[in-house]
Order: sequence, then structure tokens, then C-alpha cells
Amino acid sequence: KVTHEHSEALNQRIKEHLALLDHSDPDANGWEQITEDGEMKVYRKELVQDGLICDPLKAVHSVGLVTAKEMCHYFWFPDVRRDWEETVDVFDVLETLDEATTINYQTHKQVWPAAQRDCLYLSSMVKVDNPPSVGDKIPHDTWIVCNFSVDHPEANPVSGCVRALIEVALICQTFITLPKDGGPITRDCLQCDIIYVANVNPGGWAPASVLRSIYKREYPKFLNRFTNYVQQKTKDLKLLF
Ligand SMILES: CCCCCc1ccc(-c2ccc(S(=O)(=O)CCO)cc2)cc1/C=C\c1ccccn1
Repeated sequence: KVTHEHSEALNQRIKEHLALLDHSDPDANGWEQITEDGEMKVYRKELVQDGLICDPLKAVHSVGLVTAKEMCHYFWFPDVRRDWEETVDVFDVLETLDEATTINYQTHKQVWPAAQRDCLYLSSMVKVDNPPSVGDKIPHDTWIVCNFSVDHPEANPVSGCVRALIEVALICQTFITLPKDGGPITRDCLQCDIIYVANVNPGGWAPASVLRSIYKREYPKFLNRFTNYVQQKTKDLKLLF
């Protein structure tokens, strides 16, 4: 459905990201694993565009105790962004397009000797109906958050920042193991499978070594910190489907 000027672009990106649900073996297709931490595996591809390091990043993870909607809600919800984001300085919502879509402006902490980066992007949370089912596991529900760079007349960029361009998706699926005793579904029955992809164009020169070490260090940290945050935030709340 078209509700705002970016609806078409959003729907197109969601379609492309859902192709990831075919769980094509990340170890294939040229993905190089850079981290493994329990259920979390982080992959990258080496990609240079116009002399800039634009390595695609993909992470797969599976966490208990939370639903796909909870994971996507806390990833999308602007009011809690500072609770789990630690590389962001300035964060503003420039426009709210609908109850699940905002346009955000943020700056990232400068990493010497590169110039500071900022991002101006649309962020939308969408429930996926009839997702492609994979193997024999049937997901209870599938949610996606898409963050992608857009222009906006009201952006008041922090001077000195280089505009980074992002294409990010967080896809979450809830799997439920019904309790043996036929009792109610509790958080112990939940498993949330996560696919996170991030394509960041730094928008201008930065040393390859600096960029690649930032990504190798920061993505696993962010995924661990964010998933722990959601488990803590939801542990005494009603399950949100
Ligand atoms: C010289 C430094 C160039 C890189 C700067 C940078 C650009 C973009 C981004 C970034 C990373 C994740 C998203 S998101 O997943 O949409 C969540 C919303 O914030 C949006 C933007 C980060 C960072 C810099 C650091 C960095 C890199 C990974 C992970 C964490 N921090």
C-alpha cells in the first residue's frame, strides 16, 4: 500500500531483502565469516566502489525469550535508540510518515583520522505476510525493519560531517515450541531467528584498515548489545506478536 512518497522504494527494498530468507548458505556466494559468537555469525564481502570501502555485511543470529515483533519494534522505535546505540552522537526524527515509518538524522562518533559521518535515512517496520517458508520450520510471524538513505529538506547537517549512505535490513522470525503440558505459551517457548544486513557507503575517503576494523569490532558488539537489550526490556512484559 502506498502511504507516503517513499512507499514504492520501501516495498521494493523489502522484496529484495526477503530473498535473504531462502537461507542461502552464507558460507557460499563469496561471504567471508569474520566473527562467530555462539549462535551469532557475522559475514562480510570485500567491495570497493569508486575507491571507497563498501563491504556488504550480513549477520545471522538466533535468540530465545523474544518475538520477531519485539526485536523489530525496539530496533525501529526512535525513543529507545540511545539505550542500545553507542556509536551515535546526534539522533533526531525529522519526520513521521506513518505509525511505523520515520525519517531520521544521526551522526556517528568520529574515528580518527577519518572525517565524522552522518546518516539521513527512512526507517520503517513492516509485518511480512506469507513469507517464503524455509525448510521444515514454520515461522509464527515475520517482521522486517528497513533503514535506507533518503534526502530531506529539513535535514540540518552537523557541519564537517561526510554523508554516509546506508541500506540496512533487520529480518526477524518467531518460532514457537508449544509447551508439552498444553499450558500457555511463555517466553521459554520462543526462538527468534535474525538476519541483519548492512550496506554502508562511507560517502568519502576513509582508510580501508580503519573502516574494516570498525566494522569487524562494532557489528558483533552492536548485535550482542541490542539482542541482550531486547531480552532485558521484555522479560516481564506480555508477549508481543
Ligand atoms: C569512518 C567511519 C565510517 C563509518 C561510519 C558509520 C556509518 C554508518 C553506520 C551505521 C550502522 C548501523 C546502522 S543501523 O543498523 O541502521 C542502526 C541505526 O543506527 C546505521 C548506520 C555506522 C558507522 C560507524 C560505526 C559503526 C559501524 C558498525 C556498527 C556500528 N557502528
